[in-house]
Amino acid sequence: MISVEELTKNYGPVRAVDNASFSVQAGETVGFLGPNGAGKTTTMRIMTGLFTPSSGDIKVDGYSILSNPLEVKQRIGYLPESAPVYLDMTVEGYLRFVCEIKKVPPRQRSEQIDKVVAECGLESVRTRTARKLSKGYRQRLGLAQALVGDPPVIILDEPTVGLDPTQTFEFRKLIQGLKGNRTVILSSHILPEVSMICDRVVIISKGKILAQDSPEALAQRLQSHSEFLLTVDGPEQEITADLESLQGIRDIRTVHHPVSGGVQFRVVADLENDPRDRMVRKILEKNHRLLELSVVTAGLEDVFLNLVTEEGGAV
Ligand SMILES: Nc1ncnc2c1ncn2[C@@H]1O[C@H](COP(=O)(O)OP(=O)(O)OP(=O)(O)O)[C@@H](O)[C@H]1O
Repeated sequence: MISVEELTKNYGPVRAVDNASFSVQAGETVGFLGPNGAGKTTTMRIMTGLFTPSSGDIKVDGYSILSNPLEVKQRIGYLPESAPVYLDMTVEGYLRFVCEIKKVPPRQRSEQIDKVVAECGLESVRTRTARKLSKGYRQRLGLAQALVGDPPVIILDEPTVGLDPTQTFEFRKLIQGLKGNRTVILSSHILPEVSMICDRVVIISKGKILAQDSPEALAQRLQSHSEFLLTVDGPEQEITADLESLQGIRDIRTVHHPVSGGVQFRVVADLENDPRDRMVRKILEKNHRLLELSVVTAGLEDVFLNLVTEEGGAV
């Protein structure tokens, strides 16, 4: 549905986007993740036709932003970083205005407004002026204007910035509700947000695309070792020595002594040499009781930090 092709954008001497390529399938929700100044907003503004690229292209539904900008714009609903809301208009009046500028046929306007009002949970504030809305509701109104005209692609630039925790929770639920027949790109520097909402993540730093995959696959792919938690009812030093004797074990540390008994160990092992069955056998051989064995998985946070702090860490 969206294909970003060798995109570069320079602002004078500053290269904000550097030969970036990635694609988004129809119906996907993709998180565009990167630290401040990474080039997210610039990429999104080019996608929506607000800026022109220095080189490269973006295609939406097969249409090029360079040669068919109107076709592209008709297919995109955009919520910029600060919601483009006229404060003196009522919710309904503003949405009617958006219908006009998006050229929704007059006979379909009331139905369109009802639809986006319901989808964004704005029924209770329909006749209120935007100035009197909370930040959370203003953001909902911003989302509603992006949905007017039923565009197949929705682009959201840092949509939860500035919202309080309850508003953020509610707004994320709304975004999750968009999934399915729409293609959604949302930029964020908040890792849990992206792993919670998105099917796939595109990581950008200093204008370059560093990785793109599902949150789980990225975490797995970039893991350099495996890690386990073992709780065993038995003597701490003997068990440590026994586990250390196994091939592929890099490090063993006692984590704590749980009140329920036993000792909890954190075991780090080579990724390609799964030690689980050998650890279990060793413990049972010595007639100790194995109380628990679990895998510690690396979160997206580790992956992200590894990538953006390592120069040239593309995968
Ligand atoms: N209009 C502009 N003129 C000059 N430089 C700009 C302009 N807009 C952005 N930049 C620079 O381009 C780089 C990328 O900025 P951009 O806003 O695209 O990043 P971002 O990932 O969206 O960051 P943020 O989350 O802070 O908005 C930054 O170095 C920024 O300072």
